[in-house]
Amino acid sequence: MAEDDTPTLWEWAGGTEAFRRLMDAFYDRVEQDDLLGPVFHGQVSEAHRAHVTLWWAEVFGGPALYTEQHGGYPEMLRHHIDLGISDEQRFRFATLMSRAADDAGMPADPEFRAALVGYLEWGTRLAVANSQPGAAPVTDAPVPRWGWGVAPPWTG
Ligand code: HEM
Repeated sequence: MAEDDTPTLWEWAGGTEAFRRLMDAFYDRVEQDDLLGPVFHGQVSEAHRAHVTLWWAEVFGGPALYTEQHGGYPEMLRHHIDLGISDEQRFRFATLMSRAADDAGMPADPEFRAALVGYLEWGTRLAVANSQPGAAPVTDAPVPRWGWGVAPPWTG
């Protein structure tokens, strides 16, 4: 729990297992998608699913395992350099992730979903900018930590 007893987004979601379900639901959709499938060469490997799960779990308040075991922010950034992600691909990515949150049974309360799509919007827009040829992104930074923003969980 956070110091003020508000659960982290990671705790609220159900921990790393919940993010793994989200990533599996998302990449299953990506593999079938006309705009995104080709970006991932039609198949998203077990290693990719596992690594991105640890990234999302860390961002949402879980253990810092992407930082400790997978190279942290610089490694995430490196994977996006020169992908040239288009605005349409970004929008599709964000849309499929929202659908995947339903598929995976992520908490559906407005506060959790607002935080989830807030990060999704922020992260995908950075990914587009950083993936353009000639981009000069920040190359070293910590893995971000996302929070509830203005709407903490409603506990009645
Ligand atoms: C919230 C937004 C995003 C997050 C948090 C994210 C996260 C990540 C992470 C952590 C990795 C590295 C996995 C590893 O260490 O093995 C990765 C790789 C990758 N991402 Fe993203 N990503 C985002 C947006 C996007 C978007 C919008 C696209 C394309 C439409 C994209 C395409 C890819 C591809 C193709 C790779 C693998 C590249 C390779 O094999 O080298 N990502 N992503």
